[in-house]
Amino acid sequence: MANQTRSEVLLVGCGGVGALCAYNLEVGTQANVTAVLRSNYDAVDKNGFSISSIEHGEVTGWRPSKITRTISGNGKPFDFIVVTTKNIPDQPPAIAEVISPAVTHGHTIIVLLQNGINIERPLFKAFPDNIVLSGVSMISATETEPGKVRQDDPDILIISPFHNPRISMERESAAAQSFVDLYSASGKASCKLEPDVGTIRWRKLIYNACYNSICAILDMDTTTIRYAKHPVNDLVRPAMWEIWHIAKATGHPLPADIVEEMVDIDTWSFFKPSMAQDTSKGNFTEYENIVGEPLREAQRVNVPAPTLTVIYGILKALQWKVRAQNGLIKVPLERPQSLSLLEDS
Ligand SMILES: NC(=O)C1=CN([C@@H]2O[C@H](COP(=O)(O)OP(=O)(O)OC[C@H]3O[C@@H](n4cnc5c(N)ncnc54)[C@H](OP(=O)(O)O)[C@@H]3O)[C@@H](O)[C@H]2O)C=CC1
Ligand SMILES: CC(C)(CO)C(=O)C(=O)O
Repeated sequence: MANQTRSEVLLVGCGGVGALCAYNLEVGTQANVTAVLRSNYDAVDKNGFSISSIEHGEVTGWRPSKITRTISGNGKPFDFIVVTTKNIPDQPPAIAEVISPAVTHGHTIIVLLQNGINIERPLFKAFPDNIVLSGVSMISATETEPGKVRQDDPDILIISPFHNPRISMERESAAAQSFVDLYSASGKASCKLEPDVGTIRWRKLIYNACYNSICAILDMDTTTIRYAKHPVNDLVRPAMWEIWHIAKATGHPLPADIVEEMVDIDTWSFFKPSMAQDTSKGNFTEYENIVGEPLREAQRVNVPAPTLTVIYGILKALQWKVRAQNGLIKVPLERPQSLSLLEDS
């Protein structure tokens, strides 16, 4: 296909998922990808990406059409902005603020290829006339060192529109289909359109709210935790059932066998879920969208979630610790005059 007919894609967040997404889009030859890099910019600028993928094989020295450190407008407007950063609403800057300079109002389609629920809400608020799509991925991707990315599971991506009442469902579905076509053009990944975004996201949450968070807290991978068995029996499975009940009570019933399916869904490749990769690296985690939002939904519909409540409390404390380690919170050396232990800091 001639270059001028390609879609212009801005990809923000070129870690594990982002690098593989950028590569897959460019292999399909229907997209020009401008990739926004941060900590891995120098490594990729010098040597390109090295990708070890079960679908694309061993790739070395690969660079997207364009790499940049900063986000700005394009000569031509961006048709799609694909967001593959971690989604951390409790830690600025907000995603809407980050992508804002590159969004053409009413034109650019924003694809949130991220885990968690209710992630579309700030985007609807910031860009009321732009279509926002959901991307739910199973891929098991890891950036092992700057610019080096490994893919352990097949790239399965489910695209759905997040329905914005200001925009017609027909336009949203057409936009979703156009992204599916773009992503499928490589002939490698499996990408499909599923209209029911709620069910898709709650289904994925059964895995993420439980394996991601418990592996992060325990600093374990999903293979070792299964060998150990009791963390799965005592923590993962009960937490999964809690998500299942919250999903049902909020109008997203899932089949009962989904829990056992999720308990043993990925290959036994000693993969650390993305949240556990973050705690290992001393990074902030996506605990608010992956555990906090489902818990707030549980409170709204009066469903008990004792396991998730404890998991949330631990993850919140770990986030506080990362803030303190990064100097964002100053811990006084002496006991302050007044310190209420009932108020959050
Ligand atoms: N890993 C996986 O297998 C899967 C992950 N997901 C989800 O996909 C999303 C991405 O995960 P993953 O690829 O693992 O994450 P990574 O941490 O590997 O990559 C995130 C990338 O985003 C970059 N980034 C963060 N903020 C900005 C910013 N403001 N501007 C530019 N770049 C930025 C980071 O840069 P820096 O290094 O500087 O922080 C990093 O390169 C998450 O929501 C995750 O939950 C979903 C399915 C599977
Ligand atoms: C399901 C899994 C493990 C990868 O596909 C994931 O979503 C994550 O690591 O966050």
